[in-house]
Amino acid sequence: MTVHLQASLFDSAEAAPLRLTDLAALRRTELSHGAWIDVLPGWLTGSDALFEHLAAQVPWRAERRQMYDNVVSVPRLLAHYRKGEPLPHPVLAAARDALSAHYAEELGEPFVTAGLCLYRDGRDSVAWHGDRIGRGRTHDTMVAILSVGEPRALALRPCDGGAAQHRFPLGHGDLVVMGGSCQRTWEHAVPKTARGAGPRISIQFRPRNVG
Ligand SMILES: O=C(O)CCC(=O)C(=O)O
Ligand SMILES: [Fe+2]
Repeated sequence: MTVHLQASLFDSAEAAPLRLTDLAALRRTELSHGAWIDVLPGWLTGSDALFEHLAAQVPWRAERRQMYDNVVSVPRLLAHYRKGEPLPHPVLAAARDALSAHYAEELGEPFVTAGLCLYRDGRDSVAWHGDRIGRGRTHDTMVAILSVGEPRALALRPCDGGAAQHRFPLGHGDLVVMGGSCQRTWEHAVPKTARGAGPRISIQFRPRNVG
């Protein structure tokens, strides 16, 4: 499929090299119920080139998905890479390995799978959910998301209906990591938007048996 990305305002004529910056710059926000979120804007520089590569090269498929108790139709395109399966660009393996090293002590295991989602425009979205297939339903874990292309908001809210809500606009190489109890005590979504959003790809790295 062909998706054209509006060049980032900060792009010069010569594309910036693809480079992962230092994860020591991650900033943590504690949520309630033992959930937290780490954010590092612009983790990957030169990310527009990765967007173009992935949009063109990944075997995207449409899907209906079992989410907790419901089957929901998923208005976005998906691809999934299991443990050991080659990823569609070498910088993704470098990203996964850097995350595994950074969180080794706290997580106690490496990130091994990669899920990719392509939101073609503001009509593509994912409804409120937690990543609760497998251990995310019962145990603390982490899901790390690298975003490339045009920013879209990742929204978070507590499952107990509390008023707190967070929205993180994510695109152009930004990193967010959901941790602690986030998958079972909080929900997240990428809401639809009428504001003419351009295409975004998210890459989610997860440990074994978290989906
Ligand atoms: O695209 C995103 O940032 C979120 C994707 C997501 O929550 C999921 O696929 O489970
Ligand atoms: Fe999710």
